[in-house]
Amino acid sequence: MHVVVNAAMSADGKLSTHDREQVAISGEADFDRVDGLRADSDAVMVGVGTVLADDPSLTVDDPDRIAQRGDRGDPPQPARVVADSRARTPPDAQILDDEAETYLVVGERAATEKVERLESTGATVIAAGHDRVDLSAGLDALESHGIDRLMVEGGGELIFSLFADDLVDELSVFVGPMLIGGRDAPTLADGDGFLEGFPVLDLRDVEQMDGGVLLRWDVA
Ligand SMILES: NC(=O)C1=CN([C@@H]2O[C@H](COP(=O)(O)OP(=O)(O)OC[C@H]3O[C@@H](n4cnc5c(N)ncnc54)[C@H](O)[C@@H]3O)[C@@H](O)[C@H]2O)C=CC1
Ligand SMILES: Nc1nc(O)c(N)c(N[C@@H]2O[C@H](COP(=O)(O)O)[C@@H](O)[C@H]2O)n1
Repeated sequence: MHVVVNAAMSADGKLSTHDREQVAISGEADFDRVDGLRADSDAVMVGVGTVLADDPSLTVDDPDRIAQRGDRGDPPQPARVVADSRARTPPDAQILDDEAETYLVVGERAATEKVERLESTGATVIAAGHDRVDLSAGLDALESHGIDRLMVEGGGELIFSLFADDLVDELSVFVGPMLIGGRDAPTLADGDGFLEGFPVLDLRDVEQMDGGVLLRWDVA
């Protein structure tokens, strides 16, 4: 599986405010690029923290891109994936609507009634790991469902864990022309942080857009 992490951060490295309110850091050009990345993916993944904070849809907007997916034999929309250890995704979340297929990767100890409620929305529930989702096992299971190109949009907890488990191939970050601040505001990679074995990145290209900069890296 090829895993691309994409996110937008402020010039001071924050993904959103300290109260986890969504902020439009990207401008029109970057949001359009993100739409293209989604269209080129088999699935788009977030952590449940992002679902609870933003209630995203994670769908492709551009009708031409949706048509092109059909032309190459893909479903009109990429699947959505949530890493959700305790099955906390609200049953009325947008990510569970019928716009696209949805996979919820949960821990084996997630409450059965919550899992059944989520399955009743039509989502596919995959159990991987005990208290917390084992991302390596979860991605292997997704691969067996035909997901080879995975785009990850965040947030910082999930991104850190994917790097910690050495599961990321590419990282693209839009650095927007604003400061958000706040010592508790989410950053690109939160989790426990690395003390050694820092993931190393090879810079592929740099592009100016929307008054900020897009940085694209390959993971070494
Ligand atoms: N600017 C941007 O590009 C983006 C910003 N955001 C922002 O990020 C914030 C949400 O980020 P976070 O709170 O960090 O939550 P998150 O979206 O990274 O989800 C973290 C949750 O995922 C679940 N999870 C399951 N298995 C896990 C594992 N192995 N490792 C880590 N998490 C695992 C846990 O329940 C954990 O609490 C929101 O404020 C949202 O607006 C989110 C995505 C993109
Ligand atoms: N690329 C990007 N730029 C920003 O400025 C952002 N705030 C985000 N946030 C991510 O986009 C998701 C919203 O998706 P929908 O528009 O609802 O499909 C949000 O949940 C974050 O993952 N991304």
